[in-house]
Amino acid sequence: MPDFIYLASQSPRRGRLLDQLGVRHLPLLPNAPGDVAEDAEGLEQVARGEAPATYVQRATGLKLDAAVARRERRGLAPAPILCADTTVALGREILGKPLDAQDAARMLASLSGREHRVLTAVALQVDGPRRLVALSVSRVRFAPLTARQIDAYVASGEPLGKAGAYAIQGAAAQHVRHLSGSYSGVMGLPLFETAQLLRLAGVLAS
Ligand SMILES: Cc1cn([C@H]2C[C@H](O)[C@@H](COP(=O)(O)OP(=O)(O)OP(=O)(O)O)O2)c(=O)[nH]c1=O
Repeated sequence: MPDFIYLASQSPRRGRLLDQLGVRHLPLLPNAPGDVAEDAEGLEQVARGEAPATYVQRATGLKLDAAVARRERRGLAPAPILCADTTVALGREILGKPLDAQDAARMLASLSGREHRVLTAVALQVDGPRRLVALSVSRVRFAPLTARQIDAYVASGEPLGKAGAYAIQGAAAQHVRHLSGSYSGVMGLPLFETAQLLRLAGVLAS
């Protein structure tokens, strides 16, 4: 077993969270110089009527498929590959990353004063076709947000690139009245579940 894994994620937060487990990791990102262009657009679209838990696990599987193909194409060492996907759900409605500031404000208004779920699926490709998967589901309740608070938060730029238009590790923390589940999962990589997968794969000691 190699003494490192590949982390197929552009999210800097996931790398920092994985650091907490003391696992050596190298990035395995699309579109490196001289690489075949990978078209990620459309891969992770929500299917009509698709439940959030189904969607987030499917999206993670697609990310992992693309990463495995990337590792093969580049002729890289066959170390395990880890990837994850995070989505926010209000009932059956999926809130992905906001398209723009207006979309972010709409999402934040819909989260105001209510509880929502944050789902993060993790997938680890081990040897051959073997892959290990886990799903973390957390519940987050926001205090009621005023229009001024929403505008200020959107203007800070923090909502962009975040599922549900907020970052619990950032200024949005002041509006989180209650969390049950996994703080690291809400941030993008649930460390309890991730460590379990890494132990099963023999990357982390049991
Ligand atoms: C709810 C929430 C989400 N997020 C982030 C985690 C994810 O990076 C992002 C959801 O987007 P994802 O599609 O899960 O991940 P990504 O596009 O950032 O990175 P990659 O697909 O390359 O791994 O939202 C926070 O950082 N804090 C939060 O509180």
